[in-house]
Amino acid sequence: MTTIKSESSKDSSYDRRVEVKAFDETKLGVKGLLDSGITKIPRMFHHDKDNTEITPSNLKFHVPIIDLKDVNTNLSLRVEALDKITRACKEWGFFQVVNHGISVEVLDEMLCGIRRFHELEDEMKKTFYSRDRSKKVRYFSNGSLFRDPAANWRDSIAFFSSPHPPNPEEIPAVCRYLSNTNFDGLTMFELFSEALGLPTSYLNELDSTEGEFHLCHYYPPCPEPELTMGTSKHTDISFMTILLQDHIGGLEVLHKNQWVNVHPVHGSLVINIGDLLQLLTNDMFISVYHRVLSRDIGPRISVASFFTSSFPHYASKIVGPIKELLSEDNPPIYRDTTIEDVAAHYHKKGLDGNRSLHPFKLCNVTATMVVAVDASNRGGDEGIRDWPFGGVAGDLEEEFRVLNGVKSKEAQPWWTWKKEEIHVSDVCSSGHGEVRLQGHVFTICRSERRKRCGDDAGKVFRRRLVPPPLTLANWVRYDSCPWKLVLGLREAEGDGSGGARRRGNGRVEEMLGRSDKRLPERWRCVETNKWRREVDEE
Ligand SMILES: O=C(O)CCC(=O)C(=O)O
Ligand SMILES: [Fe+2]
Repeated sequence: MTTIKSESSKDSSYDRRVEVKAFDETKLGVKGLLDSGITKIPRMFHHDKDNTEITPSNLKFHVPIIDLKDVNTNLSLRVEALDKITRACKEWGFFQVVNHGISVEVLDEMLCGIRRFHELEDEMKKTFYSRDRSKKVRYFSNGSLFRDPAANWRDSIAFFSSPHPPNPEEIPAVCRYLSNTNFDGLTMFELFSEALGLPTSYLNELDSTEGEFHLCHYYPPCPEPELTMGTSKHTDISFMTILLQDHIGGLEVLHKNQWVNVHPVHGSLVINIGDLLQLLTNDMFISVYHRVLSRDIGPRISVASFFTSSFPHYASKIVGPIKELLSEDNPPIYRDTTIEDVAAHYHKKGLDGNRSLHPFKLCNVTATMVVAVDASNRGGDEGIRDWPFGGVAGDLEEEFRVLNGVKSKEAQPWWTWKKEEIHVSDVCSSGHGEVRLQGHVFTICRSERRKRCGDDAGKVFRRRLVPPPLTLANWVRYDSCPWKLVLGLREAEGDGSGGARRRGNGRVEEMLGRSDKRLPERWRCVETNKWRREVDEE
């Protein structure tokens, strides 16, 4: 078996896949690494600096804490709680609840059970190790280990608990207790329904909300916490997540573009809105990014209960914006889809920090990016081999040439082309002009800066491929690479709904407005659904 290097290896022979595979084959997770006595963390756990950056916790903001005492028996307390829940779901997507009906002793015992499991003898624990998502009980380290740009300092054990729980004997004896303790999703969904102005039972009657799945995390203390993450930035795919965390801390939620600490409150539960509820509520309730910092203390234990179901009967159910919430002023933002499709996209992309609802948006906020890469200054095909996306997109190449008034024969062999989907609002909302793609950060250089980027490769590009009127092309510089890239945006087709289309165009124009360019008409009407399918199938 390959040994996992604990030194950060900077050599070019480093093969991440080999390291990840060797780690996975130990079946002992991050705790196993720590038990082996390492003092430096393996390179596969190293995150980009901007992921791990700790901003001083913003004291201005506090995640709302909502008291649920007597909400089922006292109307004025219910109204008060509902008002707070509505605001929290719309503004934070996260809140904590106290007096929720589960005793502190029960919660503490859940946390102890998870700790006992992760601290079982190696041989016993290994028998539960699996990456097979269909298993009702399994232990693993990093759900999308082979796909994520960097691994997290965390191990987990997962259980399905509803609608088809495992037989008790399938659950490790040390934490069997957990299987009998389901969080009260019904009450929360009732409160959410009322907060949305819907009949109390509305969300519970959508049987798609019925499934419950526990992910129980163990975050060992980390010898180099500044290099890695406990859980990287993500949103949850669920309708709702109920989270129990211990006293160690480290959970942060992104609020008004700042990371805010979710302070542990003994006996409380953290509630957060997941992507599927954001979709159902047509963005009235928001599913927000959160992350867990890695610490040199611990272990930290948490139990995340996701209300959603991947069982075929539920997974194939259609989900879409709730019709009762829609109006002329609030047209649907998402198309109808299935839980299965949303889940497939979520799992395919892994914990890459990108939002998982983008492909399901109706309005034209998803754009296809055409990237032209000039590898000429690298000599030979060296550059193309290293190109992070690989491959050539022939039809786009032709399209791009047409747009640029370049005849096919003028194309140079050192140009390679690739399409990627990006979300226009990511570009709009990013004050720093950065686009994040597959873990790489691209800096947008607007036209003024283009001159400053000028070197030989840039000149070739301008002469051959950017005659006017390709004014909307944004220059992009891949930070640590000498290649020059050009980014062009084409809107994805909506469903034809006027409101959606207006909103989409507004966003693109807003972005283009930043460099005083207008979107050429032909870029609005190109048929991109075909590309969308290709991108999805890749
Ligand atoms: O461990 C935590 O506090 C958060 C875990 C989490 O966000 C998740 O499992 O989705
Ligand atoms: Fe989460």
